[in-house]
Amino acid sequence: MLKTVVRRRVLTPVWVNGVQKLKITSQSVPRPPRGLVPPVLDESVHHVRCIQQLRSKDNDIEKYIYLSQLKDAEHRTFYKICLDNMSEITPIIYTPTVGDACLQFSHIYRRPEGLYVSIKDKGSIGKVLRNWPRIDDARISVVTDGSRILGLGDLGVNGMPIAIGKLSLYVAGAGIRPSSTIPICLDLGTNNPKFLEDPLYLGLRHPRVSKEEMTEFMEEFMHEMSVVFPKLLVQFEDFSTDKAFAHLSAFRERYPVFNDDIQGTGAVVLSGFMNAARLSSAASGRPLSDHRILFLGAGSAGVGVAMQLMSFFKLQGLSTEEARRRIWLIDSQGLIYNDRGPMAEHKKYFSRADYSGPPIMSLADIVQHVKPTALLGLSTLKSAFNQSVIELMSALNPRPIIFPLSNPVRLSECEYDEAVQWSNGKVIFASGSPFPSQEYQGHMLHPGQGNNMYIFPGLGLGAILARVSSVTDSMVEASSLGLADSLTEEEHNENLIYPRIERIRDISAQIAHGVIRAAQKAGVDQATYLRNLSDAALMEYIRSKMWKP
Ligand SMILES: O=C([O-])CC(=O)C(=O)O
Ligand SMILES: [Mg+2]
Repeated sequence: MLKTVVRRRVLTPVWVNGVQKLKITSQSVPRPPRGLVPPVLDESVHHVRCIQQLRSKDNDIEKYIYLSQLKDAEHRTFYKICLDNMSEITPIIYTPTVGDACLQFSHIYRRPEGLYVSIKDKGSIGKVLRNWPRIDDARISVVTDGSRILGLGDLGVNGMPIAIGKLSLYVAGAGIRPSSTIPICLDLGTNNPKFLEDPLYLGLRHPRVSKEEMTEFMEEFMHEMSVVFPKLLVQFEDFSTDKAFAHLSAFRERYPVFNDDIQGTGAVVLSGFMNAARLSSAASGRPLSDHRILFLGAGSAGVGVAMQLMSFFKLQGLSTEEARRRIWLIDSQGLIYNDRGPMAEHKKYFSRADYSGPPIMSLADIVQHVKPTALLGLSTLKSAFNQSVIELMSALNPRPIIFPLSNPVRLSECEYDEAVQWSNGKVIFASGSPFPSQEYQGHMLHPGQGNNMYIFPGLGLGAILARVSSVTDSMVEASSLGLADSLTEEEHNENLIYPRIERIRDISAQIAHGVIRAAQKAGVDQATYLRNLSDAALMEYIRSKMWKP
């Protein structure tokens, strides 16, 4: 009789001194009944076959569709090739290509994936949630209402791929079981006229509902989520700024929830900034506490990052007030300062009291006024960091920190090759979406990718394993410190500010470790049996919980 389980040789790519090599390992795999697969179907060869099929597609959206179908048909193969080819595949299943997938979602749609909850379900949301087929397994949900997808604006239910993409990274990057994830798109209407007129649009064909109706809906939704899925962590994603702040503050004390754009982006930038500031201060001789950070963009991500960067200064011994004064924000009306007149609530905290002249509008003029050491972009204003701005930053700083963080690539405030040229190779750079490395005067220079994808898998894993009742600021800060500390000596020697994404599982484990400890300190952990584990035992526990494709 045919054995139903056999051991197979598997080729696994590993990184040795920065070079990818193949390691031969062996693994138990179920064997299908004889005759139902081709005579020679070796798994590791099949992975190579899939990668070849992927590479044969000549545009990225075709690649996205291919990978979606592969995930549906053979999810182990999909996750295996994701993990083995992270830097090639993340730009397809995630930013930037996922942005195009969202824009075209109603046209490229093939099969249902995830859960749709619409305003029509108000009053019976629990019933809809109970239709989910894997209720007991549910551990993590990414929830969007599509109101601000990446930098692309209101995409309504076409925002679903962002929730799907983030959860694929939870599985690949942190080893969350695929069956434990629920992508959720809330359909509260859309104000995007193009979609309202598109006959193929998959969502409700009316404008967004009123604020009151939305608030009632969200109250019911979050309550029912906690009843139907008692072990679920919720990640809010790509809600427009006002909603992002409102929902986070309404629910964060009551349910285990965090906002990826405010807190995840904040944590990833804090982490990269800590490493960038060390490099920059080493060149200028100025103390770390002297950094001055100028933000272009004061939406949920901009203010979220600014809040998180206060920790950087506090870690250097500054008071909260001193830390606040190291940060300047710019919105569409220029530098934000008190005497400018009324402004949105979330901008007030960083509004400057030390300037009272006429509005300063141009970025170059603001740079002259502030004299920042770091310029961060969360504005979705393509090319806002132009040649004169970067030359000015380079004149002010031997190694200027320039982080154009807007997504996707085509909304980036500047491109890496430009920043390298205009700063004569001196720039310390991180962007939200990926850019290729550059050769400059015989040296290879590498951009950082300051994307929340480094943070949320590990933050989520730690929160899930500790069974937290809420996600505290200290847990978010711990995720950031865990990431900053995760660089290997080799990565430091290459002047990287973020680790290589290929090491995402190690990075996520390290982040989860810090997050669990922070949760324990805050007393929000319900898995109290983890408290007694030594650091090494806790690390082993985390690794043992990671699902492997
Ligand atoms: O999804 C990404 O690439 C990062 C992010 O959260 C956003 O831009 O909204
Ligand atoms: Mg986002």
